[in-house]
Amino acid sequence: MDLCCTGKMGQSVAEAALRAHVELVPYTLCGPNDVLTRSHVEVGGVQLELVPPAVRDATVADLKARYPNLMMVDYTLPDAIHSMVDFYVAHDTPFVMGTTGGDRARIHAQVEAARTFAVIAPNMGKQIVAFQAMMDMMAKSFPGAFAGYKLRVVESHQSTKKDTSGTAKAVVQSFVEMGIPFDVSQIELVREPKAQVELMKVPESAVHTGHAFHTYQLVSGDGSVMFEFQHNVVGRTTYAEGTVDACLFLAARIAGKAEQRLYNMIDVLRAGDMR
Ligand SMILES: NC(=O)C1=CN([C@@H]2O[C@H](COP(=O)(O)OP(=O)(O)OC[C@H]3O[C@@H](n4cnc5c(N)ncnc54)[C@H](OP(=O)(O)O)[C@@H]3O)[C@@H](O)[C@H]2O)C=CC1
Ligand SMILES: O=C(O)C1=N[C@H](C(=O)O)C[C@H](O)C1
Repeated sequence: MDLCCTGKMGQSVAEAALRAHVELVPYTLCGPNDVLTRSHVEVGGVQLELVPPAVRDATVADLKARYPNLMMVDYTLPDAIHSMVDFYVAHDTPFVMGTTGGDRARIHAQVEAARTFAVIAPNMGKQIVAFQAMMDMMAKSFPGAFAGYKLRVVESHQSTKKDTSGTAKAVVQSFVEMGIPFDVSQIELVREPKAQVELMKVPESAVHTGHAFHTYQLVSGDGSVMFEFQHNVVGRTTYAEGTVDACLFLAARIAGKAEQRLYNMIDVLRAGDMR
């Protein structure tokens, strides 16, 4: 497995891969400025050589020859997502992508058309994936069940996160199908540390290091009925463990020459492949 290991999720997935005894290829893609200050990152005692965008095409061609089962894991940034997908597709490299943002429909269409093996999902945490699947099933079984209700969505993340939560956007889609008119631009973003601690009850230790506190509140038109769904995650471990599950799932599909090439995390969960 090769990763984009310079960021918070990349590091965490690399640690989870080592815990699961998955072989880490000793290279990691990085952003253009990273190599100005260092040449390697270390994960669990393993030195990974940084590969900046300027040399990534030549490097991946070499790595594919040396590691025929190479799979790449992408936790870059919304600004980079389309160029990263172009890269995996151009090299026909199987990939697991947790990065949020971009034009998701365009990405799915591109990967489907190229027939590159991939798992792409805005959330890799097992129980959150199950929650997403449950909301999706509810929407499919009972479309319009919440017609007349008002929806409020609030999500808090570390202040370095610039985009709106991809998970929240995906969940909102199910509520829209249940009859609530709502645009993702109405999702309320909390990025100020003071509000995170005082209003969202985020532990101070997780304000900067990484957290994802989501609340979805649905209130009936006359205000007499209220539903609230909440998932609050401190740290990165749940996503990192799920990412390793996705890699093992994808490796099995490749080995079995599966006809389906593009998957999401609900597929991984349904297959019973989340630990
Ligand atoms: N699916 C899921 O379960 C989860 C998804 N995420 C998503 O993952 C993404 C990353 O999150 P997080 O790790 O917290 O962010 P970080 O900012 O910590 O890490 C992003 C890393 O990507 C690097 N990078 C940027 N551009 C490129 C490029 N072209 N090639 C290679 N590397 C690049 C950055 O390098 P530099 O600093 O040099 O720019 C940085 O090290 C976000 O979209 C987030 O929403 C996060 C958690 C869970
Ligand atoms: O950036 C994060 O931290 C997270 N990003 C994903 C998202 O945008 O939904 C998943 C989780 O919320 C953590």
